[in-house]
Amino acid sequence: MADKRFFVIDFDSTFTKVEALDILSDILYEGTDKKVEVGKKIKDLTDQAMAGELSFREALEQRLALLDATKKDVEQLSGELKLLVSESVKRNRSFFTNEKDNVLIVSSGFKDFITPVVKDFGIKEENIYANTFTYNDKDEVTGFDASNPLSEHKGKVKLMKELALEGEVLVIGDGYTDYEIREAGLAKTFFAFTENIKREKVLAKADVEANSFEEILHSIKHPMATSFPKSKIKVLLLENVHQDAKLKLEQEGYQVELLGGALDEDELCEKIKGVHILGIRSKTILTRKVVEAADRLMLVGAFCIGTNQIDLKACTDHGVSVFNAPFSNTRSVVEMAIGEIILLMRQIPKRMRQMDRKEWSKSANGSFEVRGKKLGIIGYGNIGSQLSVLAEMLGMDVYYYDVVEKLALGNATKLSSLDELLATCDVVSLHVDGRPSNKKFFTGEHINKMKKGAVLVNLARGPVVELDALQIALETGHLSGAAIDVFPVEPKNNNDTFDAPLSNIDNLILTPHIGGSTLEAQENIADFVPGKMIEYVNTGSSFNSVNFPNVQLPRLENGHRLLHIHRNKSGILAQMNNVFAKHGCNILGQYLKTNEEIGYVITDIDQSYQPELLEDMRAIEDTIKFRILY
Ligand SMILES: NC(=O)c1ccc[n+]([C@@H]2O[C@H](COP(=O)([O-])OP(=O)(O)OC[C@H]3O[C@@H](n4cnc5c(N)ncnc54)[C@H](O)[C@@H]3O)[C@@H](O)[C@H]2O)c1
Ligand SMILES: O=C(O)[C@H](O)COP(=O)(O)O
Repeated sequence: MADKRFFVIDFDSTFTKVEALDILSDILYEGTDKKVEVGKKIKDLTDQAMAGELSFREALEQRLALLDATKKDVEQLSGELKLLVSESVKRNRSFFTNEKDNVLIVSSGFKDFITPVVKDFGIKEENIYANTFTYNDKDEVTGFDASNPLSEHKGKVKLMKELALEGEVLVIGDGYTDYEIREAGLAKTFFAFTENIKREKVLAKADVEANSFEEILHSIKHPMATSFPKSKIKVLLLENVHQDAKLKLEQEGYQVELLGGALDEDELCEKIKGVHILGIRSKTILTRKVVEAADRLMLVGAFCIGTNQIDLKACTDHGVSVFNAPFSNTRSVVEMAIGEIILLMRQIPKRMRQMDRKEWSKSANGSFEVRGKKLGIIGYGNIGSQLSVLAEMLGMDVYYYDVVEKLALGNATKLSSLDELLATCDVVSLHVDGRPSNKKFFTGEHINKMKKGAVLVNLARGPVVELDALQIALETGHLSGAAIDVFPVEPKNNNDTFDAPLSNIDNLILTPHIGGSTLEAQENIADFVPGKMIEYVNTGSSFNSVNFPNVQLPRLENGHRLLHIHRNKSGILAQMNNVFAKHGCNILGQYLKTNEEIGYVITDIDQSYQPELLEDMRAIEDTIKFRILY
């Protein structure tokens, strides 16, 4: 029995995020004048007791005297507390189930509301130690069972003495009374739990500060510990990605920093140190130098579609997986393209400028419906093909050109040459991606091949179109209008000024790269990309990664998952399996996928392994990264 380990866990502000009596007071006095006043008194008394400044019994009596509760109110309270369980406790539900014989709830709160909450996590009723209310025949709370040691000053110490647990005792809590167990020599370690509240006086007494459950499991090398506590995972989000992304990642337990604009290379080289997850949009140029300066980076999330701003090869070489949001802003770009096509065909930008100049120009000259006009889409990917569908619904005749075979949607006509598209269409809309070969892809020659009076729309990437040639075509009237949303060089953030490269053109729409800038798109992205990040961290799934072989796996229960990223050379899997054989590991499952550059092996093994196994895995030649998930 000597090596048995017990986890003695506090309830208020540890197992749950809140102090239960504060919530009871809110329930009782909701909508009345007393709510704030009583709430404050209760909170002050709780804080004084937790900090060891007021005897526990006194604080309890004074708090209960302020609360005229009934059994029904207490039931309502446990319902509310079930929704207020600490995030890291929720994340580690399986720990409580697996350790149900060794987890004890020791609380100065009341079993009446604690039991329904913790039982949901598999904690045994006989392992719940707390006070109990007394009720009168009208089910009103009259007080508490004064014979319970937990209602007394130093009650937790008294109880623990009575329990006389044989084995290693770890105490986890946010209050001074939890520390007292350790002080009395009844526990080996006191973890000051700071996920919900940090009490300096308690922290000063802690053996270990833990701001999540993962940190506790990691620090005791518990077999269910993830390789790295989530609360130590640092996330840097740039370019003002939607707040929801920050919240989602914080809820997962990560430390998240969100900055407004992009950073330049040197700034980023500095800032990336210690960062595990980086989130960017289109303005952050992620160079090899930055990737090499990163000492902890395991994944990058592009909170946009394009990934041309990222040195994908450098990321792959360093075992950094890159994810993007391939469809989250597609619809927004398409709606903007449709709107701009209609505005340009009706010469609205020109009419607006005339109005600004106090000119009245009511005329139909040069203004057309889009119905029946020929739209040429260059790049028939997600955006191009979606535009095709919506444009047809407006009655446009759609043609497209793509470097790869693409299914024609609706009645669209595939053209096999770009020249044919340019000679055919009244509107040309560019939706190619930002691959290096598309730099200056649409030259003056292409513009000159467009029909006289046609319009050009570029919502793809700035360097794709030769803007000097476009300026001339618009000045000479060869083209009747253009809409440009993206530019060869764009400011890092909204504080920088911008000298637009095209000027003095009436029928021109210039916008600051806002094709994907709708609240819907940004919310979608803030849900999708963090989801991918969390999945990769939790399961190793690389599905949708733009540079890693795509593997999708469920979470593994009761085993360890090992991730091995290596240069794609022959014989690595055999070497890995030799290591497993040498250490007598039972392989539960193994998945290998490769691309041209790397191999990604996920191996699930049963519970037992020696630390030397990990060293041997890392020592395999051509290993880029190796980590244990859990
Ligand atoms: N303005 C904005 O705010 C905004 C928003 C989202 C996306 N974008 C840009 O739009 C681009 C397209 O997005 P998507 O989701 O449709 O990408 P996608 O990868 O689904 O489609 C791109 C298509 O272009 C084709 N293509 C590439 N080069 C070509 C060429 N030279 N000639 C003909 N076809 C070519 C590809 O084969 C592919 O079918 C993104 O890469 C991004 O650069 C801009
Ligand atoms: O690639 C994209 O999705 C667009 O260019 C949008 O980029 P943004 O997130 O920087 O607006």
